[in-house]
Amino acid sequence: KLDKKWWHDAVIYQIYPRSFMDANNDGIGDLAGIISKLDYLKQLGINVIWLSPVFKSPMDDNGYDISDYQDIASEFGTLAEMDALIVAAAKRDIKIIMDLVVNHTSDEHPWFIESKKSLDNPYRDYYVWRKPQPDGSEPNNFHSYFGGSGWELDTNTGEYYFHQFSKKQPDLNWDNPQVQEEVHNMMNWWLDRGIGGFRMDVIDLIGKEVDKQIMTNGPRLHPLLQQMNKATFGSRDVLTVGESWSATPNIAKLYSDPAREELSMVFQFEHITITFDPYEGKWKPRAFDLVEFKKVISKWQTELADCGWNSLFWNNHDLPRVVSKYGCPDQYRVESAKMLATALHFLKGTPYIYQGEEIGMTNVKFDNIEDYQDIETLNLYEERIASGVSHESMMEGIYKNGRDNARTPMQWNNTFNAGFSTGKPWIKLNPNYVEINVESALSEPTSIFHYYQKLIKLRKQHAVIVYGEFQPLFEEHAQVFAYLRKLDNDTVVVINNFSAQVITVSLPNSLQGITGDCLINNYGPRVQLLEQLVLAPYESFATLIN
Ligand SMILES: O=C(CO[C@H]1O[C@H](CO)[C@@H](O)[C@H](O)[C@H]1O)[C@@H](O)[C@H](O)[C@H](O)CO
Ligand SMILES: [Ca+2]
Repeated sequence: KLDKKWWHDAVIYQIYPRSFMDANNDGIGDLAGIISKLDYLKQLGINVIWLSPVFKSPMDDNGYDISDYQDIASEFGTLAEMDALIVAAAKRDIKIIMDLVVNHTSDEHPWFIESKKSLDNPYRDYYVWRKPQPDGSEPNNFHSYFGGSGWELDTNTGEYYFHQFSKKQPDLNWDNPQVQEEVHNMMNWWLDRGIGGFRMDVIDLIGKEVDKQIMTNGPRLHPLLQQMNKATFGSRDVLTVGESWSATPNIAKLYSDPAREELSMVFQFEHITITFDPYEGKWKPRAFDLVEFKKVISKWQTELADCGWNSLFWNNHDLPRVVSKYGCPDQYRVESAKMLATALHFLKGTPYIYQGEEIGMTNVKFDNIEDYQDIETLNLYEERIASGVSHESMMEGIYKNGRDNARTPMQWNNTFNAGFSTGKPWIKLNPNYVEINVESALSEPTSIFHYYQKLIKLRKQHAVIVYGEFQPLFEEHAQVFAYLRKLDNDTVVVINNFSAQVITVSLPNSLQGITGDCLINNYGPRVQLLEQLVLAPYESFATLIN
């Protein structure tokens, strides 16, 4: 029997601090800006804020390169302001979960500065050092996610250090018990400050065995997480979500089966990677195949039905915006954004909303590569152009899947800089802020914002949405994503037209002619489930029958 957890019916809102709200007008979002928007988030109805990193950092990867885990980056504010945010959020029944980035640190972290001083420095073994090959070359041919080799030579000690991301993000050596203890102490330090849990960055990488080129799901991964659980959050009622691009349903159960005392849930990315080219990855986008997508969703819904727990998300600070990727960002922007929200929020698991998703923000197309700020985009542009890829093809990849699509400033209103800042924003705005912004969304009762607000309310009101069994419908249909959720006498019928065409579907006999309570819809209410359903472009509704 599943023990009920507070986060089973919670809805989480992700904030990318650099782009959310700039209170001191230096062009960079900050903690004071977030505090000034807490009432807006309360109005939306979310229960938890996942805060992307705000720690001291040289910002080589916008904070995912930390130089002090127990202090706040000056551009974001101070520790006192962080404490004030935790208190102000708690006043509104909103918890704050922090981003735990411990697969690697910044190369400006004191641990690394010490580590590279000499071969026998007490911090040497905090990182992964290896001797060069006899010809002086890298220890092996591991390629960094951000381009180039994953090994950087330190001329001073004559050894290479390992980095899966940028060379300013050296990997920590999790085989070292001192490293484990340092991180556990840091985590308890934050938990004692009243945070609601952790989002764990690339957590599937910490069990790596570099010499064997085993990076993900190393044999020590789960023992490390069980130790971490016992030493830190295990005794506290907090939420932990691990980012794991390599997770399969079986692996996700290892992480999130409560009996194993590891994490609450993981972010799995299979519904994302099916849109990437198997060889060239996200830089060569594949056409979206709804049937393939539905198979992935059904698999995760079904396999974690009685063990573990799913996270539900369309986008985040590394991914393109949902309405541009899976919907229609122009003619049917509102209808498709609402459809995509329905399709996700009626699934079983904990939903995540990425800042701006609730007002239907779209991808951006900057004219020049120089307008881009993301280290992954800029490094891979350089590397792929050097390898012969055309500028046009690479820009196409960046327009579709580049990370800066998610990082343009939040659009608060149609005034100067969309009300984000009166200073020069660190990254250009999406020019469509004139029509797509919070102020107009709040003033429009049928806006995407109010639709998300209602979805969040419904999850609190109906246990069938939280705990109901998932049953797919029309699995082979190329345009319609539909399913049932069943709990005791309640059944919710969820129908989504993923296309701009008018689509007619015939409901299964068992559902024909039944009258129910239409919980939500993005066109007119669908009370009676007719034999034939004629769905308008991107039409979406959920009807409760009991
Ligand atoms: O693998 C990660 C992990 O992302 C996490 O780890 C990265 C390193 O900390 C950091 O850059 C990301 O922001 C953080 O979410 C992604 O960056 C991935 O490479 C790619 O962008 C997916 O398309
Ligand atoms: Ca600022």
